[in-house]
Amino acid sequence: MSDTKVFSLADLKAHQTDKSCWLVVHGKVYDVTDFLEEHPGGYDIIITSTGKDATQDFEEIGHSKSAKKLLEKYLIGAFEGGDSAPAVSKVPPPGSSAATQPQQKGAATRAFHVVLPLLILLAALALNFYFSSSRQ
Ligand code: HEM
Repeated sequence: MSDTKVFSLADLKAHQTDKSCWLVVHGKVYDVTDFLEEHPGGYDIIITSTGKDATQDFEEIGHSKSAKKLLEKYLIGAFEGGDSAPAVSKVPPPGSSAATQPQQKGAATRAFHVVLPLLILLAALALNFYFSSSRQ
């Protein structure tokens, strides 16, 4: 989006009251004035997280997915300071050991589960053959 408004820390500091309350989470600015009364954690706690980057405060609480979804409703622009805590990618880059190791481990475990019963079966057949031929 080319028409995204970019706000500075000074802009944020001008909106720190229950009359107008802006919040920065992950590099985005939200006008949460209308949400203050609805916030399950209380409105004063949100106000203490204004005028600064609130990403850490927001994440430390362990807000649910629906709380994160709710944020989108109040988006008004981007923070010029960017995202202070970019989300950690859960998808490892291709070729990295983290990407290949679990698969290798899975394959090894599968092979073990197939080969071991076969070995036991072969050993049982060999013993059976040995004893039945030694009886004759
Ligand atoms: C606009 C941004 C925010 C939204 C949309 C939001 C939304 C929510 C929601 C939906 C809950 C209920 C539990 C859950 O679903 O996770 C919650 C709980 C809570 N929030 Fe927020 N929150 C925001 C910002 C903050 C900030 C900046 C703080 C400050 C540290 C905060 C502190 C808390 C606390 C302490 C609770 C727990 C309440 C309890 O369990 O009694 N929230 N929030």
